[in-house]
Amino acid sequence: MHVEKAELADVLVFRPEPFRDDRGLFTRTFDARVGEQVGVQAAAFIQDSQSRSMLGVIRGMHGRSGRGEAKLVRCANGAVHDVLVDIRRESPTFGAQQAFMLDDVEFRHLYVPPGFLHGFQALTPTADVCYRIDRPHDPAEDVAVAYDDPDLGIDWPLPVTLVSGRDARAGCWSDLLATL
Ligand SMILES: Cc1cn([C@H]2C[C@H](O)[C@@H](COP(=O)(O)OP(=O)(O)O[C@H]3O[C@@H](C)C(=O)[C@@H](O)[C@H]3O)O2)c(=O)[nH]c1=O
Repeated sequence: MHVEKAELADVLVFRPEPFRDDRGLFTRTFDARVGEQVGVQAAAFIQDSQSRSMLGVIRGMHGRSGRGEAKLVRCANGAVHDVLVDIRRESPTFGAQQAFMLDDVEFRHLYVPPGFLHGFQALTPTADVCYRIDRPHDPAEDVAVAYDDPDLGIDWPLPVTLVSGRDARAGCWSDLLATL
C-alpha cells in the first residue's frame, strides 16, 4: 500500500494493490501499520458507515462544527467523484478544493483531517461509499454548503439526479466563510 499527499494540505491518499484472479479480487482497504507511519492512527476511527447512491446522486457538501472529525473514505462498489474543500482558516490551502476518483478498481482510500467539507456524486448505477469517523456522529454539529453554490463552483461530472432534502436546503459558501 502506497501513500500519496494530496494537493490539499494534510489530506492523504492510500493506494492499495488489489490482487485479481479468475475468482475476482482481493484488496486490503487499510493497513494500520502504514497509517501509523504517516500519522494516521487506525484505532481512532470509532464509527464505520456505508451509504449507497444511485447514478447521478450527490451527497454533500458536508462538514462538522466544533473540533470537526477526521474521516477515512473509500468507494467499495462502483465509482464516485469525491470532492473536498479545505475550510481551515490557518491552512495553506484554505478555500481550495480537490476532486478524487474513488472506485472499486483502484480502491483509493482518502484520509481527510478535521476541517473539510466533503461530498460526492455517484458515477455508476449504484455506488457504495464507506467511511470511518473518529467521533460519534452528532447531527447537532452538521454543517452543509449547497453542492451547487456558485461561489464554490464545484464542477460535477454528471447531471444531478437526486439530493436529500437537507442538501437541497443547504446554506451558501459565503455564509459559512463568515463563521470560520
Ligand atoms: C452521517 C450519519 C447519518 N446518520 C443518519 C441520519 C439520517 O437519519 C440518515 C441519513 O443521513 P444523511 O442524509 O445526513 O446522510 P448523508 O447525506 O449520506 O451524509 C453523509 O454525507 C457524506 C458526504 C459525508 O461526508 C458524511 O459525513 C455524511 O455527512 O442517517 C447516522 O445515524 N449516522 C451518521 O453518521
